[in-house]
Amino acid sequence: MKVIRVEDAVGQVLCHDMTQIIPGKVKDAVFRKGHVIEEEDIPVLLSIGKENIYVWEDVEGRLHENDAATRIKEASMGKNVAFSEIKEGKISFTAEIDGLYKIDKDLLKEINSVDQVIIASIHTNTPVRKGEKLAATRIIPLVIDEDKIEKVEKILQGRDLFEVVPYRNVSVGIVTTGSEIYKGRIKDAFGPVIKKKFAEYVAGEIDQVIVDDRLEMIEDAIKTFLGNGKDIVVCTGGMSVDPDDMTSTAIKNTGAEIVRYGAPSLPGAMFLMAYNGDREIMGLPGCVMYSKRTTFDLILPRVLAGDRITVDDMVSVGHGGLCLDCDVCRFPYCNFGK
Ligand SMILES: Nc1nc2c(c(=O)[nH]1)N[C@H]1C(S)=C(S)[C@@H](COP(=O)(O)OP(=O)(O)OC[C@H]3O[C@@H](n4cnc5c(N)ncnc54)[C@H](O)[C@@H]3O)O[C@H]1N2
Ligand code: MOO
Repeated sequence: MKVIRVEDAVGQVLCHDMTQIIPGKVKDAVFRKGHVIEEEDIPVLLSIGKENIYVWEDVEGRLHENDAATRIKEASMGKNVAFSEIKEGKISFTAEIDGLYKIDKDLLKEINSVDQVIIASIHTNTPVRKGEKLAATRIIPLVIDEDKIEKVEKILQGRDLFEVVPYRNVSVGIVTTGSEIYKGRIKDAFGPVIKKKFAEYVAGEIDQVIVDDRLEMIEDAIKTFLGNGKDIVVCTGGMSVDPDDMTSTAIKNTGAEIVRYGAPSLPGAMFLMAYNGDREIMGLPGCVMYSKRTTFDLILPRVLAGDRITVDDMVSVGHGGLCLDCDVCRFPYCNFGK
């Protein structure tokens, strides 16, 4: 690559996009890579601060930023991810479907540790919609040693860096506990909230029964849903410390495998995660009905994407597990659960 003065550049071919920034108005390439410079371009180039420009000379073992970014893109692409055209040396990745975005954080760090290579991403396990931004890559200099890109390709060989996992079709049973609802003292407000939360991700059949605060009644209702082939059973209320709070014991009494009762995220600390074989049983405390977002919102998209929730998953939500209850909730685009 050779440097020449702009005034001497007529007839030369630009070897990278050239960006004009006018704050609040424009940030775009005024000239694209490959453009042949004409006399009238000279004042424009000077106005964006270019007195000298690079002219491309092919050198063995060195790659142009566009070729390097393209190779990183090819090595890192996972399922259900789309990519943009190259602009100013950058390739962006977007979701091809609604689903759960997953990126291997360790791999990402390994790639970003290769000098002059960057991939920036949103958090792993973020629920995303078709077309939403996921990540972007570029290299830092205009040309890079090819061996750095080969190193990235070697790190990624046979492994997906990121993907969007589709949600599964599920049938759901809601067991709503509470003598006040069972005896008709108040109207159920939990069922509609849970149905709305599922509907954010999947369409599907959701049944509900309302039971009294009695151990056997709750246990039987869970077992009936399981017997009827429900994929997921969600129990609402009765999850904290009152003598009438029976739900966690009733779930245990069904013989379910309890992953964890209690999560380091607020609201939703009294959340319970359990399994009957590969079917989920979740205990939801009263705050899930009342608060904008809770532990349930962190776990639900993962369950729907087919993740088997582990103790490690549950205890890891503590870092970022405090919802700030913002006036305008932007979940999942916030710190909650990250
Ligand atoms: N001393 C303590 N008090 C509380 C604790 C604690 O650890 N120590 N935990 C708190 C947390 S955290 C939560 S969350 C709440 C609620 O826990 P529960 O799951 O036991 O909720 P309930 O007692 O069943 O109900 C609370 C409230 O919500 C109303 N409710 C419940 N279900 C329905 C429904 N289906 N439709 C309409 N309304 C419903 C219920 O009538 C109560 O008013 O406990 C904290 N307290
Ligand atoms: O911790 Mo409760 O289950 O947050 O409101």
